[in-house]
Amino acid sequence: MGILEVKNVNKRFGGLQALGDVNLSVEENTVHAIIGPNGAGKSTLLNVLIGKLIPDTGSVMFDGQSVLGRKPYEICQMGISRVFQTPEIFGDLTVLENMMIPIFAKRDGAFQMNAIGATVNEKNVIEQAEHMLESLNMADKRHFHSASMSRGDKRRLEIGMCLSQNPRLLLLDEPTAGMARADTNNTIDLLKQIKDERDITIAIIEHDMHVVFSLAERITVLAQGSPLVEDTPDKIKGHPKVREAYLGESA
Ligand SMILES: Nc1ncnc2c1ncn2[C@@H]1O[C@H](COP(=O)(O)OP(=O)(O)OP(=O)(O)O)[C@@H](O)[C@H]1O
Repeated sequence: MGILEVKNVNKRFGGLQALGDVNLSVEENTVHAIIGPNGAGKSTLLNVLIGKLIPDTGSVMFDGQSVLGRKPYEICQMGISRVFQTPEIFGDLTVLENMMIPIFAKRDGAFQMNAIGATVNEKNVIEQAEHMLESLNMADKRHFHSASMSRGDKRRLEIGMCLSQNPRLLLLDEPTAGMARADTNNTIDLLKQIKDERDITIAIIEHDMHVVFSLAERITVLAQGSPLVEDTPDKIKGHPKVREAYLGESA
């Protein structure tokens, strides 16, 4: 039994079957990639996994509890954290201030923007944020204006912000989209480091096959809303059904 269990999930948008009979089991402490051609249903599935979309039928269980219908903070409290396609950081704040946000939110149950302005006496929060930045190799950038950083560094910061909530499951939606190759490779290395250092399960949606094959231990291929194959990277690489589904995309 996986830490994340998706059973018989169907989701229609009007006449379009975006997800059809999706069954997926993600084993604890593995990196599981979900790939598939454009329109295959990957983002729809991710939105179901974080409770944002309620499927027409089926169940999604995380560690034995249903995620369906839960509010974002409840999903977070359950131990699920999501990194979006576009980095969700506050561009006007410094790197350190951004890193303090999830630490405040975890401590206080919610985050008030004015908490950032009243940090003089928040030694503990600052220390935790600095510690996280050190583990991300970003300590020297702590006073940088976040908006001015490279896409790779913004992503690194955002992943760190997720980690400071101690998730058991990290969901990544195309974490290297729009990145230069060097930033992509840095992100791969960061995710490997996180995997080595923590007990964490990572589910990743990704178009870049270099990223997928560098990280994934299991791969589920979605096509037209349904799982086509699920296997190890080696088996997926040469799978005729996968090549057919991609029709010219680099599988
Ligand atoms: N809110 C919505 N309303 C109507 N149709 C939708 C909605 N969201 C997604 N779809 C449709 O559902 C199908 C699956 O979309 P989805 O975005 O999940 O695919 P994807 O695999 O993530 O694609 P991509 O790789 O291009 O991001 C597509 O045909 C899409 O147009």
